[in-house]
Amino acid sequence: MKWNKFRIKTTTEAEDIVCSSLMDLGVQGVEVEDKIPLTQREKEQMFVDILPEIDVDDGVAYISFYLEEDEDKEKMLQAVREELKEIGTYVNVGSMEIEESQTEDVDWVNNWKQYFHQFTIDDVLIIPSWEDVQPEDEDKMIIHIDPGTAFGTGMHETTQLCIRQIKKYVTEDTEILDVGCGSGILGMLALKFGAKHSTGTDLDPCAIDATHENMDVNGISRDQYRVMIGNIIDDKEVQDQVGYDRYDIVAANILADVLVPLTPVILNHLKTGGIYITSGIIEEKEETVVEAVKAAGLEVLEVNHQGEWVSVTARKN
Ligand SMILES: C[S@@+](CC[C@H](N)C(=O)[O-])C[C@H]1O[C@@H](n2cnc3c(N)ncnc32)[C@H](O)[C@@H]1O
Repeated sequence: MKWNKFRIKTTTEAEDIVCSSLMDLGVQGVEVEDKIPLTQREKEQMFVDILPEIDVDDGVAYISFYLEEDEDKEKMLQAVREELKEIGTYVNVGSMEIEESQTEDVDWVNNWKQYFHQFTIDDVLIIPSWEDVQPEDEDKMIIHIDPGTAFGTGMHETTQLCIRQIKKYVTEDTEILDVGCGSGILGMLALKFGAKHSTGTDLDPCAIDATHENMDVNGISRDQYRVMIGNIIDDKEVQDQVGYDRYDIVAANILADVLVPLTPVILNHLKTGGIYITSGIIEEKEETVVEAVKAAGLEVLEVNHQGEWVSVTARKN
């Protein structure tokens, strides 16, 4: 199916109002281009630590929306222009030029599948639902994952670093806390490696459905895990729900800037002798995290590397 794309030139001041007006007019989704730097929270959720240099914010924003080829574009454009004019009575909406173009005839829903194929992490095979297990892989631990909205297919180096450490330290008595669980992959693998129970937390509400879906397709029942949304760093309710002095392993594959304030908090949730597995650390931030782990009173056991990424494993003595 072909789509008509409309790109409105406006201002950063007006972008939120323009987006919400477009949604009110029935547009399914919008794309925003501007030069406003990401906030700390946006960086944490998008898992970007070091950003490319961007030009200074010039106050210009472009907002794009799409209409199916057979939709009445003239009617929509007229409604959009009227809305922009109305918004322009109380905020600077800029030039309001609308560029029009047509996108490729692409199957957007399924096109990404060509980029996600089965792969192995040591003796674990991660395989999407549309592929078959090859005979030579039948002896591997088989994990079904379809990439979804939450982070964590297992392809990222930081996830792989965590998986190896979890496998090393897990026992049949392990209670694991997976902070920043995303797709639920770390807690799920801990359970597959034999752990007793997993608790996942994330800031991103998509993590709930993603974790349930992945646990379901991999045959893990709901009494083996729980998942909750909220920030364990400063939300006492989340901390209480997670529980204190309870975990044999805490895994946190999050950015270094989050691990620094997270680490002293995690100390309260780990049992004495419990293992803290961190990753998501870009090489340049290795020392920062090692220092934060030591400052919290944990003993650093291992520092592992894969590509430009680092994982620090420590113990609460
Ligand atoms: C790199 S992903 C890790 C996903 C998965 N655990 C994995 O290893 O592939 C980091 C996740 O941490 C979440 N996150 C960031 N800050 C957080 C916080 N303070 N508490 C809980 N989750 C957080 C993000 O929303 C994101 O889902």
